[in-house]
Amino acid sequence: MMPPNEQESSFPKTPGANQGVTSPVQETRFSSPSHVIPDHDGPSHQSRQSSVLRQSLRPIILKFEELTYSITSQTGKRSYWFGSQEPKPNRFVLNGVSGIVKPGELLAMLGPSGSGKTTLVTALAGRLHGKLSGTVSYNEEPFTSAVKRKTGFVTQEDVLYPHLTVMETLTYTALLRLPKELTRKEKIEQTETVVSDLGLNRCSNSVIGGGLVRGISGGERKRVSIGQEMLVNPSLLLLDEPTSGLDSTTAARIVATLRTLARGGRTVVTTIHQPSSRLYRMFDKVLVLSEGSPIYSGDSGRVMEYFGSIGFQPGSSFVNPADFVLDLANGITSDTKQHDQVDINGRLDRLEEQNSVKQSLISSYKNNLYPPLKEEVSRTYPQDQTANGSRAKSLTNRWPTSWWMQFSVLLKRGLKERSHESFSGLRIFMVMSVSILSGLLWWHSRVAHIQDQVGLLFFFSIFWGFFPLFNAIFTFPQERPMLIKERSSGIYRLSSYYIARIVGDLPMELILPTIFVTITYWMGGLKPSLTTFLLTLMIVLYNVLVAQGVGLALGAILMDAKKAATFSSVLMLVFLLAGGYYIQHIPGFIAWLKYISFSHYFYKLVGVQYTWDEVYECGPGLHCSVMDYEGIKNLRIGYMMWDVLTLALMLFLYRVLAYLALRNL
Ligand SMILES: Nc1ncnc2c1ncn2[C@@H]1O[C@H](COP(=O)(O)OP(=O)(O)OP(=O)(O)O)[C@@H](O)[C@H]1O
Repeated sequence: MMPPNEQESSFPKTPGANQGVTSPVQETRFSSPSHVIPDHDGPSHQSRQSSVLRQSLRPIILKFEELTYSITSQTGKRSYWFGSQEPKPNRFVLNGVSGIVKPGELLAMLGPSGSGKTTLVTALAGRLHGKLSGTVSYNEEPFTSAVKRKTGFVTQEDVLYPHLTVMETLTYTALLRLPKELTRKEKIEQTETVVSDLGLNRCSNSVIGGGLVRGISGGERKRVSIGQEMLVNPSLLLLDEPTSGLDSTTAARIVATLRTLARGGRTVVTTIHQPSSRLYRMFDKVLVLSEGSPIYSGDSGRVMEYFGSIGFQPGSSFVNPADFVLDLANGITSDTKQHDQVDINGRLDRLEEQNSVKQSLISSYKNNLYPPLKEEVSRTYPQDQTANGSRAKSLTNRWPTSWWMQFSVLLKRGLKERSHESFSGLRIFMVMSVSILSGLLWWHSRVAHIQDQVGLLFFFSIFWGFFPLFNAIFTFPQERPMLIKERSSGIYRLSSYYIARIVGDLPMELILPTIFVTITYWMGGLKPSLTTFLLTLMIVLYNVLVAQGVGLALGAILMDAKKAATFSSVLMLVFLLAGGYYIQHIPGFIAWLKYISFSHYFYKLVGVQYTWDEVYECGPGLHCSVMDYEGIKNLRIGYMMWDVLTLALMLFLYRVLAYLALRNL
């Protein structure tokens, strides 16, 4: 077994650590732009860009101590009759995991599938919620917004917009995340560097794809996700399975890039599945997990020596250390393998034997590796020892870009991503066909047939109530993963995102109803006056915005498109029924419903169509004033200003509600 002191003293000798400390800037491609950034504007331009990026780097010492995370197992039995539940046992996903990673180091977390690697890296990225105990610190501080902005986190699942190209995706990220001291041109140059570093040149103009949209390959998607985090010059970079699905050459290239990033003074932690020995050699430190418990934590080059010292030798001398430790983490030793070969059906007690191997490895870790590690973790490291002392600065809690910059980039990105759906032929076809059909059905209706005309106006309110509402309820549930990913990285303010989203949706939300009203109004024979037409159009657009607000609020509160669709169908029906067209004499105890129905206020605005002197046929040879028509009289249309104000209040309140719901995401 390796003596504890040797473990401890091994840190400065770690090649990564040494190089990271002595020359953190020179080796990295980001911090050394002369290697990678095209020389467009001469050396002064380069050195400015380089210095801005260098200054934005803040060395981070990542420490985690005794991390334990448990989940409530789903095996608890439910009583059929009473629904009472037996107490569910807790299952440990992480069990006493500790470690320290310093700037300049690349730590790889290894372990079989389900051993807790993703959970651990998510906890280190400050994104694990639930029963997590133990401590994680970043330069002796907890996870703050400042740390969040200097942390890059590449998750196992790629969260990317499917209709943007690779170059667009990375450029928007650069514009949003790189410091405002860099010009737009410099940010784009940085994007080009990352594209070429990750070998994405060939597909840089291809769309990402996803779902039904065919786009770049899974490996390329993964590289785009890594690129997004690399771009921002993170001080702490955490990655979950960055090489899964990649060929060995690309995987080696990515790990080499990670190593280079680490050498530039960054702290890099990655989980990895089955690395080849070529990849394994690039890691400075490894942490091996077996069912959530650590069995090794330390220098990657000492793995074989350590396991040899506690009695576990590989079967042959040419074994990949990663394969060897993964076998051990599964409880499989060279002896077990030999037994397996002798008895092809496996031994009955094989599982027990594997469990006892795991237990023995866990207790060896606790006795031999944990004490020196604990001591190393509990030591305080002054910041100026962690990296180039002269420039070690505290983490600043600043947004990378201004509110307007965030707003304009998010607006452009949103318009680009959604242009296909906004101007989708299907949507336009639907609106056009309904408008022409309704125009034909109400072809040149007359005031004399008041019921028909009021019916047409009510149809406007139904169609332009339901349609925008149902479109809007999908907005935030669909955006949720992206919003969580980007907000967790502290890229932009929620307000800039929210306003950009609402403003971006406006053109299409307003163009379609304008086309609809223009066609149906004139075909349907409504009042042939330009002023009345424009007033009616404005009322419809107003209705659309309120209905959209209801949809946004429901989507944001429920965050589930299916639930929101069901709920809004019920709500919309109630609003329509209480609106005043179908039922003129609603019983008093439920009449209040109409006051919360936006359709009611919309419908009241039919008043703009008629004047007191207009008449309709109320019987054979009889003419009555339209204002005495039951469907209009009960509406009390004389208080239009109040109706406009009430709708304005609704328009505002529903949007505020949606915003508040998003804040709790
Ligand atoms: N929220 C959760 N609900 C249920 N099970 C969970 C939850 N989080 C983690 N687990 C369980 O914890 C264990 C560890 O999961 P984790 O994803 O961290 O493993 P992993 O080592 O990353 O696996 P893989 O390599 O397959 O991605 C798994 O058995 C997983 O099913």
